[in-house]
Amino acid sequence: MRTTVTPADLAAAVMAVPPLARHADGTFNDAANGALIRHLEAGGVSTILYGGNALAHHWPVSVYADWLDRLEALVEADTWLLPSVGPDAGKMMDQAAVLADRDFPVALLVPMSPPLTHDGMGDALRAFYDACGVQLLVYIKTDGYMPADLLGALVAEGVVFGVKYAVPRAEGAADPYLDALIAAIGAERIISGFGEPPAVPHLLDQGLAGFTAGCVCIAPAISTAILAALKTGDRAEATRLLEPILPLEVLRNGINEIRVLHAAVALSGLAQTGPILRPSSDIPDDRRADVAEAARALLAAERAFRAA
Ligand SMILES: N[C@@H](CC=O)C(=O)O
Repeated sequence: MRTTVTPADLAAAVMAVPPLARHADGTFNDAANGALIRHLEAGGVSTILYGGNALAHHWPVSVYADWLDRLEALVEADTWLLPSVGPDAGKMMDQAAVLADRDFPVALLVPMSPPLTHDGMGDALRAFYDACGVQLLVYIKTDGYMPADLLGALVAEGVVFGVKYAVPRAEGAADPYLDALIAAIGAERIISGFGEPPAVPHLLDQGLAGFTAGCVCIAPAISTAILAALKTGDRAEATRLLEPILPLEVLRNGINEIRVLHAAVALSGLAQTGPILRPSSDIPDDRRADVAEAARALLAAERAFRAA
């Protein structure tokens, strides 16, 4: 596992956000998580975040250290592995105590929810960093979640490494909040945070550094080629490469992105993800065939792409 990173690493690879595989009894499945990690690494993905798609918000603190140690043992030496912390300030401090003895350079802060104030959030993030020395990638899903000037100060202090930005906007709409964040911390510290399709305008029109995605877990080589096309400004090539991903993305958007990805990885045959963490639940039985078809088609496209 990599133990040092710079903002340039946000642009170096797609940040994959995999589901977490567990046995039927809820324990960590080393073989299945390892299989998925090896598929990602073989497809050129060297940045792996256990965040929203792993339902990291709901990991018990009692297993946090064990699960992170198991994940660390599964990745290659040059893979950047990011754990998550939060969403509440108390849980963050329990997690800081675990991270203080480990070598993760950056952790994702999953979105906090009220009651909170912006001053209080800033203090919570500073206390976390003081306790463990791990910088934060702040996950922003709602407009105005954290003021740009506060983020700018936290980056200057070393508390915040960057931002995973996933505020939905209508296609082509102005995004003054993102503009303010870019002005405060620089586009090189901000990645697009909700999959391959929105990454196209985020990277080409707003200059964001890279993107996170879930479908990359099934199609890492295709997703990596999309990042490469976006870095050269080739919108037509990125759009062409997106095509095999879209059927599964449509199902994710229509049902639930996390639950569909969890099922899709299993139904593709890549890794038995097992029971999804509470308080989520499996996809409806009458949608499994659609998800299986889309997942298997995407994996077939990935294999054809690698073979070409
Ligand atoms: N939510 C996005 C990216 C992950 O955070 C996805 O799953 O595609």
